[in-house]
Amino acid sequence: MLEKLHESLRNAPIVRRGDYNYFIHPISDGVPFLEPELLEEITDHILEISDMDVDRILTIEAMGIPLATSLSMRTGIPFSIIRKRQYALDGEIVLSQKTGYSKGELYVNSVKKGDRVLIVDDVVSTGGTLIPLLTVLRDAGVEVSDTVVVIERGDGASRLKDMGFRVKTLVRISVNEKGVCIED
Ligand SMILES: O=P(O)(O)OC[C@H]1O[C@H](OP(=O)(O)OP(=O)(O)O)[C@H](O)[C@@H]1O
Ligand code: HPA
Repeated sequence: MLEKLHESLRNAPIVRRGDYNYFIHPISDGVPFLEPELLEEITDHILEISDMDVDRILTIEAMGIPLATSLSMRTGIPFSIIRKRQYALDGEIVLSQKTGYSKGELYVNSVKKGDRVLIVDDVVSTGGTLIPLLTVLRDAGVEVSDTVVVIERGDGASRLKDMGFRVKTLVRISVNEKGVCIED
């Protein structure tokens, strides 16, 4: 199960981003290239474990986009991209994101109180993206059916769980300067 994902993670190169050992992988970076068979394996798995009874799929620029596109095409459910650029449309929700190597603002459009959404993203690491996102959505009265993330590293997912946010991940890894280890 998830053989292509596991194999490709074992071969992922590492680069330093400040103090952070950053793995480079087709799903999290789109480089060197993303094979459709890998995207299909992941899409099938997400569809098996997720509650897709939603109005919309929400994903985060940039590397949630291939995942959301694939899920949308398989289910017919529209998707909306949480952007790093402001549109200033009515109802736009702003939040601050901080990862292990970057920080900035994110802008959520097209959700309102009572909407039901599935959230999908490529990686959860520190939780500095999903914690503020799930908090603002909860405060806005948006119902999240599931939050599904392909690759889990670090303590972000357990911090989310401690805060009462449920997150499903497909694989848990650890990363050091030599490479990636699959944890489960
Ligand atoms: O748990 P965290 O520490 O917040 O890390 C996870 C976030 O980091 C990456 O986003 P990034 O902002 O690098 O955008 P990208 O998709 O353009 O690479 C990834 O896509 C997640 O959204
Ligand atoms: O190490 C990483 N690699 C790719 N994307 C990421 N998003 C958070 N951490 C990482």
